[in-house]
Amino acid sequence: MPGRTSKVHAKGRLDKYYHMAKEQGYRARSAFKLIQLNKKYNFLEKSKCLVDLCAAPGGWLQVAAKYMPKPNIIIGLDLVAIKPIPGAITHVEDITTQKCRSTLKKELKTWKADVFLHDGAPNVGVSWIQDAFTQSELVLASLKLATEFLIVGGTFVTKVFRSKDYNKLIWVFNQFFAKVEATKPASSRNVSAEIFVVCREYKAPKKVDPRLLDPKYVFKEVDDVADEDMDDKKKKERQGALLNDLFHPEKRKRHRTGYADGDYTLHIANNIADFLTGPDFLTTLTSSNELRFDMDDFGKQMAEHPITTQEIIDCCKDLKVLGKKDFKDLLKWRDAIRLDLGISQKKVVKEDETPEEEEPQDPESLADRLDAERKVAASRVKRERRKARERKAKQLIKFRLGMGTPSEIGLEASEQGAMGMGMGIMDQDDEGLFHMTGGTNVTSEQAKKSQALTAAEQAAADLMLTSDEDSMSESDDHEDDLEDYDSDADVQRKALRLESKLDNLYEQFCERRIDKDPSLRVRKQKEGAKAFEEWYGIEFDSNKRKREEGDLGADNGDESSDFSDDTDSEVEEKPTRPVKGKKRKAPSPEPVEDEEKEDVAVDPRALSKRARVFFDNPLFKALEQPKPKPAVQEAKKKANEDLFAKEMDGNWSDDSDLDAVPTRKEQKIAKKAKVMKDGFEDDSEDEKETNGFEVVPAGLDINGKPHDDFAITTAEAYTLAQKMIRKSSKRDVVDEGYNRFAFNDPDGMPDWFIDDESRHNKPSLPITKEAVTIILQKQRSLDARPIKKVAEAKFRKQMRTARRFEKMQKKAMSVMDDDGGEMSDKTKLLEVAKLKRRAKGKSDTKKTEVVVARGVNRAKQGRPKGVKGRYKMVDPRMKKEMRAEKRHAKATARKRRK
Ligand SMILES: C[S@@+](CC[C@H](N)C(=O)[O-])C[C@H]1O[C@@H](n2cnc3c(N)ncnc32)[C@H](O)[C@@H]1O
Repeated sequence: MPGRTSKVHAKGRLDKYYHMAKEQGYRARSAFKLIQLNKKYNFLEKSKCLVDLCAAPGGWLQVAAKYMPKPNIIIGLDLVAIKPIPGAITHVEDITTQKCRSTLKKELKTWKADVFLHDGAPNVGVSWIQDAFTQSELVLASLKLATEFLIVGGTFVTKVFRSKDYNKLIWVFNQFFAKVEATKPASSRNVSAEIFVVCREYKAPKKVDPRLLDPKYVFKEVDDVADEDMDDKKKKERQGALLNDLFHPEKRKRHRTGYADGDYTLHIANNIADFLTGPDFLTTLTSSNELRFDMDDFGKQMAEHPITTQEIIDCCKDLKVLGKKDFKDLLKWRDAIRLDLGISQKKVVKEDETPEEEEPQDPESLADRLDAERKVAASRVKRERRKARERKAKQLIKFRLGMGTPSEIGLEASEQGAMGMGMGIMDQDDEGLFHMTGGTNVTSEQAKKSQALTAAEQAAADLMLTSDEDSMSESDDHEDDLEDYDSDADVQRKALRLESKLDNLYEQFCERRIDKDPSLRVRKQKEGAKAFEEWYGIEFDSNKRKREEGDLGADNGDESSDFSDDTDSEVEEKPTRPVKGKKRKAPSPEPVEDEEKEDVAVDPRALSKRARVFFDNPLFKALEQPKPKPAVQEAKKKANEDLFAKEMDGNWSDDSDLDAVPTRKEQKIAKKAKVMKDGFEDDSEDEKETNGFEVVPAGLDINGKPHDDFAITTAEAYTLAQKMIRKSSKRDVVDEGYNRFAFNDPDGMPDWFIDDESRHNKPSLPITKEAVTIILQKQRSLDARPIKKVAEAKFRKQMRTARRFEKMQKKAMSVMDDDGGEMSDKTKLLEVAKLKRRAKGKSDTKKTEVVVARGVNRAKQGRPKGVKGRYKMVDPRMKKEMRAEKRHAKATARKRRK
């Protein structure tokens, strides 16, 4: 059954408790709720007799049978039959009936139960009789049984739902039990409103006030007053509420006075006459399950009345399934019948005399009209708000895409701009470019752009706020107007779409800025961005970017302000951005402009993603470094001249201007002060370059790649990691984590057993072929690498050789520069060749080969056969003696050392 499967999955039923229940043979996952409750309160181990109300399919009964000491009595009751459970007696009973009470009495005889359990929930939608009860009423019914059959000091465990009845129930429990505690076991789903109340130490009062167990009394609303005590206003209100119940069943509040005394368990059938002629026809309509035509002659007449259609008769048979239209038809039919019978006419005559006593002729049409008017007004306001939001967002989008003028963004921008350059934005920026130029040198274009951007970001923020506020206020305004939900959903969907559009634009904005700033990009690559890319591939580019942006934000406060502080404009940010290394100088407006122009000319975003990845290669970094341009130098010179002129004139506008551009000396002093304060030196790019060391940031290895603390080194881990990537398989992994290996209780076990278990009683994790191949490849590539010590030795050797060659070069130079002319050219060459040989580590002294004069060589004159280079002919005796001598010398030396 596909429908059933999807329902099961949609509710997330197949969670770990479901699997655990299956594994451990429990009939329902709810068994773990009782296990967990018992773990906390230990009531099962102490009890001999237990009654489980609403016990099907029997999960709790199984737990009780397992945990209770034997011999015991376990009785389970439910509306549906329970498959036999060893050690438990089960009956099909409705716990709200008298018959159930008798059955229980028969079973228990003179016994009293130690524990009463109740995990009932109304079987919604099964049949009208089961629907008639709410959870709270079931709870009260179970308590009623418990009070009768529970032993003094006994325990009552019940499930309740968090509703307005909750506190009332708790109050009632407190009347019967010394200890009442509400708890939610871990196995109870968080999405469920259920909560379990464990009531201990039953007081067993001699006399029980029946009202304490009467739902009509316990759940009585404070304003539920007897009909006869109601004034006209109250009556009308009540009629309104009843109408609301009829037309909005989804928001129905209970009006319990509609039920007959003590008859709350039954299917309520009323006479049609009550509805047609009774004073409280609305109550009759809302509280009845059926309106019967066969109760008296009047009813039978009405059934045959020409105005009565078959549809009306059918509607009256089951009022609980009727919709709004059916109720309207019923009310109209009632009016028509009343007119025909002359009942209404009489009242109309009365109406003219005393309009105050008027019976609402057509209350539902009045309510409809009011409803409709309210809806029209509300939707008009909503539409206007939505349009305004969309207009604003469109302007913002246009501006972001460079299609609009800043003035379009909002008047606020121009107003802010008009406030003057020396204020607002510039004041936020201590070492700002604007201060340096005294505010007057900033081009109006830049200023506009900066303010417009600020305004744009402000507008975005406003937009979000208003949409939030709106949605909140709307939801407040129309909390009770369910008809409006469609349009609300529309608005929310649109707001979400806009939000995601804005997010995209913001992402693009950040990307463009990263692309514009080569130093930022270079640094990011140093921080191991490349490693990520290699690992995740091109497809993950956008994710990677996001992550990097996040990382940057987290690592560097200045950086983060660059990206997260929306109020900073692009123009302002240039000077505040921490440009590392030599570029960290007080910037001037012109270079910024130049850079921007250049960016416009060659837009890196024009490249495809693949191309961008390619150009991210460090080889291209050098090309990307902006070179100082003559125009920039000109601008700097000009700025300096301005500064000088100002200084000479004593024309500084204020002190902050002086602070804005710290001199080199000031920077040094500030740095020293920082070092003294912090106790360590700032490891900025400046320092790195001047010291000649490259400081590898924490978290990166010597190659600039991030340390991999969570390296996947086994095929199991790889398979697991692969599963964790997908949401569906991830859930399976989590659920599979709870298996028979998860809860091995080692208490009371011998050490050898625990030891053995820990070694062998492990789940064997599945591994995929692919994972094994990958891990093998990884292992092979690791094996192929030289070990660290060998690499170091090789490096040392290379260094030594390099040093020797350096020395040799120096000596060779001095030999060749032999100005005294003592050496001939040939000698010089020989000398240099000797030096070269030495540098290569070859010794000059030639080896003399010892040749034994025996065999073909005996008494041979001249060079023996097969011998090249120096040689010495020796007789065999001599060679042996020489070796013996050496051995002897070695031995004596060893002895002496000892
Ligand atoms: C959540 S199940 C109980 C599960 C049970 N505790 C277990 O572990 O297997 C709720 C049960 O309440 C029963 N129920 C609902 N109304 C009832 C009533 N008036 N009398 C008896 N049982 C009722 C339903 O038939 C249903 O089987």
